[in-house]
Amino acid sequence: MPPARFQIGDTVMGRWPGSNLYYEVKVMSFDNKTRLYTVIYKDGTELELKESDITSVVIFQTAGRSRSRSRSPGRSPGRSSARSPGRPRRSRSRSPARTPRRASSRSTEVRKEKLKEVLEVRLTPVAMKHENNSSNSKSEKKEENNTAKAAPVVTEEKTETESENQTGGRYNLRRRKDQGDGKAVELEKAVESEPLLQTKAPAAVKTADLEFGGRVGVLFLMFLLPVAVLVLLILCGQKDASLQSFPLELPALQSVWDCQVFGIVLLWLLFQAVLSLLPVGKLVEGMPLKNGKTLKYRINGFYALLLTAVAAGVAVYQEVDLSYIHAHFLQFYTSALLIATLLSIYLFIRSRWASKDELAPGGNSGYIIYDFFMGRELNPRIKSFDIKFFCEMRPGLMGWVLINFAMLLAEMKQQNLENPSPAMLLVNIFQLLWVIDGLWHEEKLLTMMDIMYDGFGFMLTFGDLAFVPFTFTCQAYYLVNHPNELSVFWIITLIAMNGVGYYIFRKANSQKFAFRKNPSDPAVSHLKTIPTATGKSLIVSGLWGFVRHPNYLGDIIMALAWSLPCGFNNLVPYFYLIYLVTLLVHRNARDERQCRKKYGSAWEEYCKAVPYRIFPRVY
Ligand SMILES: NC(=O)C1=CN([C@@H]2O[C@H](COP(=O)(O)OP(=O)(O)OC[C@H]3O[C@@H](n4cnc5c(N)ncnc54)[C@H](OP(=O)(O)O)[C@@H]3O)[C@@H](O)[C@H]2O)C=CC1
Ligand SMILES: CC(C)CCC[C@@H](C)[C@H]1CC=C2C3=C(CC[C@@]21C)[C@@]1(C)CC[C@H](O)C(C)(C)[C@@H]1CC3
Repeated sequence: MPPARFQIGDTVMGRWPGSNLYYEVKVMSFDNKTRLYTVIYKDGTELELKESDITSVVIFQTAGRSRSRSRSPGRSPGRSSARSPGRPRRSRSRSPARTPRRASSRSTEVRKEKLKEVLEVRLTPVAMKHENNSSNSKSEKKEENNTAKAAPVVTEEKTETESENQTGGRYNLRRRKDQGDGKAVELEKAVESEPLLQTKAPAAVKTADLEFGGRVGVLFLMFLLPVAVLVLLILCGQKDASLQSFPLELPALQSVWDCQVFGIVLLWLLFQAVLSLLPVGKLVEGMPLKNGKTLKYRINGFYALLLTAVAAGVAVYQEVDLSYIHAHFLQFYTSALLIATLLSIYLFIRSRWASKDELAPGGNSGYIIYDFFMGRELNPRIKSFDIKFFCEMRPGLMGWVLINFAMLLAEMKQQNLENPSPAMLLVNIFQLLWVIDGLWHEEKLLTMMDIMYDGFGFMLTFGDLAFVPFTFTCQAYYLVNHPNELSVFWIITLIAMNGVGYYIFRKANSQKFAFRKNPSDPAVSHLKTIPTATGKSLIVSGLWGFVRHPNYLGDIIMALAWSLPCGFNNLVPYFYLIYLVTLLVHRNARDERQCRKKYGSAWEEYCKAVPYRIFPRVY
């Protein structure tokens, strides 16, 4: 094997993904096995580059000078400096002088020479572009077409190599980490990326960074999580829900297992699966996969919810006693747990036959336990039925609403009420609103890291099928046996709190989605932004200028409004709130790590401008 051409610490010119733009980069390391160099750009972005994407500064400058000499005088150098590194020029009219030169270059040697010749260096430190752009503050500026204002280096001609890139030819560039969760990933045939909707989902290579404490951690979680939910449900169902009163003896088998209940859960899954396959609602394409293909998804969650509501109404009308769910709640949970476990075993086994580019970046460490927990396959499908997308949005979310309704009926029955209590009504309505919102925006899930990067293993099957429907309902379950009077003042306060939380949650998520889709959308074009070296920008005003994760803040405020109706006698109904804060703080740390890698100094600048992550003045 030939030795590495560049040494660690060398300053060289590195090609920017999917373009012919070259930047000054520093070589950080070289992997002899993959023959890839890890380089760092001036703004802190780290990428892995092939040797052919790197050239020495001297050769580059010489080529630049000779190119300058032969350039048509009419072309001003200033024109090119407004290009963003992540968004090279797509096509441009050529000066007549250039066309024949290009047409005449036939041999490989000549082409190589030409490639050198067309590369032109104009180095502007990345940090400067922010200063140049500030009007009032250093960090806040308006974005125009999502383009960073001062690009350091620009090439002016479309080369043979560029044509190859665009036709999906030989260009190969590896990005060091994926954008979602810190796993090593591979981005092949990188293309000019428009923000969000044209970003390619990375495919898997061996997972290097293990999460959740690695193999031991996930083994522990695999037992702890199901047991913790069981403990929660036992406590919630008891008159005295305090931890001290937890029964120390094991529950009798018949209190946790019932074949009829198991059958009902299977029927529920089948019913939801049939609804998800109905040819109503639009058919949309997901994010491009590693192999360049996109998967199609049927977006009909909202219709499925309506049909489920009709089915529940018919059942009540036919005097089906839905409070049966409350009476057999533990059995329902263990059935769901068993199904989730069996499903994850099936998924793990079938992943053996999945091709490399169908694997998730985070679940391929080679350790059976770890990969079983995290999930190996990214989008397991049976024909057009996408198992992950289905489980994330359907049986759990719909089950949550149905269980809440069953708890409402059980409360009336248990407490001899003619109408449900205000506390129970509030919990039902607040959570129904959240589920409706989720299903209404179902399509947006396709751009979330859960779908794009996370494998489908035990964590998510358990999370979707058992954790969501049986712990998110704990407030309603608790209220059946623990009535809590609410004053009118409290009711209004809770409605206002949920409203504020929902407004922040929805506005922040919609703003970010709209901005990523099209930054010049009039709904978001007024927002101030920080450009980044990738061509994407970060919103730095409005809600995204208040804290760095306003959508998490809104979600947490809502979670508080869902627990407060249960009063202050016990901690149990606050389980969802505690879970959500823990999950979102962890998710936030994971996301910030990734954003720092992706956006380098621009992210630092954003952190300076918006110092708090989720809670203003606290965290
Ligand atoms: N109830 C529950 O159990 C859970 C609910 N949720 C909810 O789901 C929703 C989505 O959360 P999640 O998927 O974690 O991700 P986010 O919607 O918070 O997205 C994070 C990404 O947004 C982009 N971004 C960050 N800051 C900015 C900015 N200033 N301007 C523009 N883009 C920015 C970055 O991606 P890029 O730049 O690459 O676009 C970053 O990676 C949240 O509302 C959350 O509360 C999430 C988990 C569990
Ligand atoms: C400790 C557990 C096993 C962790 C499991 C976590 C999962 C259940 C959740 C992780 C993120 C989720 C989201 C939703 C459902 C719960 C899981 C899967 C979500 C799809 C629900 C609908 C919302 O509108 C949403 C914002 C799209 C949610 C996104 C995250």
